[in-house]
Amino acid sequence: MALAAGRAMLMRSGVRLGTQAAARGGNGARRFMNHRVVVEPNTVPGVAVIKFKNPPVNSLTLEFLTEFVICLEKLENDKTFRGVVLTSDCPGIFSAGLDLREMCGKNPAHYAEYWRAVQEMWLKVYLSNLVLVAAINGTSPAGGCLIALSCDYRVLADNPRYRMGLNETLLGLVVPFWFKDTLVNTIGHRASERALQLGLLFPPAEALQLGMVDQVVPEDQVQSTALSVMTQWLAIPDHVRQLTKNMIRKATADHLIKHQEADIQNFINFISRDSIQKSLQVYLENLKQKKH
Ligand SMILES: CCCCCCCCCCCCC/C=C/C(=O)SCCNC(=O)CCNC(=O)[C@H](O)C(C)(C)COP(=O)(O)OP(=O)(O)OC[C@H]1O[C@@H](n2cnc3c(N)ncnc32)[C@H](O)[C@@H]1OP(=O)(O)O
Repeated sequence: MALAAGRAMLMRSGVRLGTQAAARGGNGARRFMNHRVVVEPNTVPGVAVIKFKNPPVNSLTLEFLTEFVICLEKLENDKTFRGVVLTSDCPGIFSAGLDLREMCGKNPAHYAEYWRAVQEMWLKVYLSNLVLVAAINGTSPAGGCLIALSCDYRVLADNPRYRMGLNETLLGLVVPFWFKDTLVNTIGHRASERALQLGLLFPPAEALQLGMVDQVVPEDQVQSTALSVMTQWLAIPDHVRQLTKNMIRKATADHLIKHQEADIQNFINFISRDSIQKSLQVYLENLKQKKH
């Protein structure tokens, strides 16, 4: 998505770009702040840390997706940066996945706009020229898991309460083919068959065993580990690493690019069904009621 299109989408969504601020931290480093995504240059040269800050659960709203894509585009266009660590500012939650309210009780035009934003976010992350390392410091179901799976490397906090996986079937949803492809590319065909049909959410030890994450470390070491892993990836010259990444990922991304409009139409048709709307409402209601 072109930056201009993203800005237009932000405007349509009622988000004022004027609220974005550039400040200087104690070490003089620039720190870009949006509403929902905070970008901090870190102590490792050439590396930024993106923190998701969309409380309470970092759900992927249209506004969040737009800000996230714009942040990544800015970092890609700024040649000072070669790598980005993705992490969360919301305690215990990396991301709760797609925002269910964006898919519930809205009209087809909204569903189309939302789904395009989800697609564009995935393409941006999956094909990024930057090295992306996910520092997963919380639970990451469905769309949250997709973001992590689309990075080049995943470090997960060793907390048995944190779960990770594509749980769409538990919500009465069919997993989109490109979510499925991303998982298959990471953990293989057989493990994906089981994980996707049963909508399994895995605790850290199982996620590591499956290859869904590359490392599990104590919670207070997630970001520092991600940054030290980054150093290893940045030792490789950018152009050869980028060409290699593209060679491996292009076919998967091209599959969506080729069918992008049909995928949007399938999403609208599917999500607009009465039965699906009802399942989503019940799921949201259950989330609310579990508190009482
Ligand atoms: C013919 C076939 C064709 C096929 C075509 C295919 C088309 C494609 C179909 C559609 C595909 C859609 C793919 C979907 C992907 C997704 O990502 S769906 C979202 C999945 N996410 C979840 O299941 C997570 C749900 N949330 C939780 O489990 C918990 O909230 C949590 C993350 C574990 C955190 O728990 P806790 O800290 O206890 O907080 P809560 O009290 O539960 O939540 C706080 C408030 O946040 C609200 N909320 C939570 N998650 C979401 C969300 N994803 N979206 C929106 N809102 C969310 C929750 O309701 C609480 O709200 P309040 O009660 O108002 O405070």
